[in-house]
Amino acid sequence: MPILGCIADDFTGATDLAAMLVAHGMRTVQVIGVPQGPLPDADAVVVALKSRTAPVTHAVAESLAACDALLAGGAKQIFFKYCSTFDSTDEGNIGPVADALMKRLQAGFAIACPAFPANARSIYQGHLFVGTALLNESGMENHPLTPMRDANLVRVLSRQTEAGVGLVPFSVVDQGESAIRRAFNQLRDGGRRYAITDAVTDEHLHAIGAACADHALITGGSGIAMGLPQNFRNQGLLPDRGDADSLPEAKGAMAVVVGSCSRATLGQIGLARDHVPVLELDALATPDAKALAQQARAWMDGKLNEERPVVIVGSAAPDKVAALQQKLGRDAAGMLVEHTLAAVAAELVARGVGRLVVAGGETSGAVVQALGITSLRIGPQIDPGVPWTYAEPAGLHLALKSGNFGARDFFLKAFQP
Ligand SMILES: Nc1ncnc2c1ncn2[C@@H]1O[C@H](COP(=O)(O)OP(=O)(O)O)[C@@H](O)[C@H]1O
Ligand SMILES: O=C(O)[C@@H](O)C(=O)COP(=O)(O)O
Repeated sequence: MPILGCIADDFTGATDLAAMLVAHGMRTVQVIGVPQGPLPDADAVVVALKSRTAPVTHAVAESLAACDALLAGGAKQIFFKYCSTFDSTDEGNIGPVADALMKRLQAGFAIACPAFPANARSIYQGHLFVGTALLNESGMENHPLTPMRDANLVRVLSRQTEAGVGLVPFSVVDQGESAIRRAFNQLRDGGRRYAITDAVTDEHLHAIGAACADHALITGGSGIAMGLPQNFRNQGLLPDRGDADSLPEAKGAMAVVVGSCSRATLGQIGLARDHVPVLELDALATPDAKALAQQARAWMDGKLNEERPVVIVGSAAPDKVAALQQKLGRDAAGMLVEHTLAAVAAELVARGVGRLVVAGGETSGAVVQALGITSLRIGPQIDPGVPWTYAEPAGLHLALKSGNFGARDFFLKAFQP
């Protein structure tokens, strides 16, 4: 019976969170979509939704259904996982989903903390930084679906909810758990329902996590999850676990499918070009998913093997993305590339690919759905936030890489023994 029930707004985010929980001693299973039957046997269950950019009403309904399934399965605390770069629009979906979960859980108050220092996301005075850059100067201002043009999270979340949003600043967080708890109480007494919590180190995240032990709802990135398992151990709900990340032996040909247009991913494609076969599809020249998938099929002939990966890319630089969006509209442009890459992934697996990396959250959602995957067992991490997983029923080793994550050599490193 799971102790912690998690709802993730995209598939890469779900594996990121699951990897964090596994690394801190919770047996964790990621399920795709709202669970219909009994929950898997695990300490934590992460329900992966594709709700980050869905219409608000759809995102809220799916998240509530996931919450109900997790509560019915015994979860004692609910975690709403969104992106460490707070990916959303002014219409949502972070605020509306958090509001709905808060109401369903009668929580009254919750933190909002996307900080993830291991991946260089920190929050200071309510402002989100990616490395040394403010969020709105980090490349995220060019995200194809959720451009982030304001780094002040109090302001960003306030535009998405009627509820009051406050700040627990660095000076308080740095004092530790008791000071943080007091700040929560003051904000709650002052009528605030959310607290953006500053955090620049893992120690801050552990302290915030400890201060949230009795919260019905936690919202944030995977970083904040690092402090939660200890709460359950303190409560006698979680035994000490040994190795929680073993997977069956990996075999089959290797491939990478890329739909993320983030700076990090564009850099990873650049490095891969010098080492392995890379196909860059041009969605602007051929705005037709079937024709693009056909180009990929023809290209992959004779190239798939177990020695090195092939890389098939739908992504493009910001000017080309903008041109395609102008031509088709933002959502249709995204769907075109997602449909193409989902078909490409299905073809790769049909041709014997047994180790597949997918880059991009929305892209991963499309691929996982096309492959009919229902659950992922979480294995060892390749880089922070990106584990190998074993996908069932496909029996495939799959890594879902957040666009922003991974070192420059990620597409090579992932396949090194
Ligand atoms: N060449 C392109 N033109 C327009 N949109 C694109 C292009 N390549 C990819 N996209 C879309 O951009 C979005 C990237 O989002 P996602 O896969 O979540 O990546 P990230 O993890 O970087 O957020 C997807 O919807 C994808 O289909
Ligand atoms: O929190 C994060 O940064 C990731 O877990 C995440 O949500 C990834 O989203 P994408 O960048 O869309 O892959």
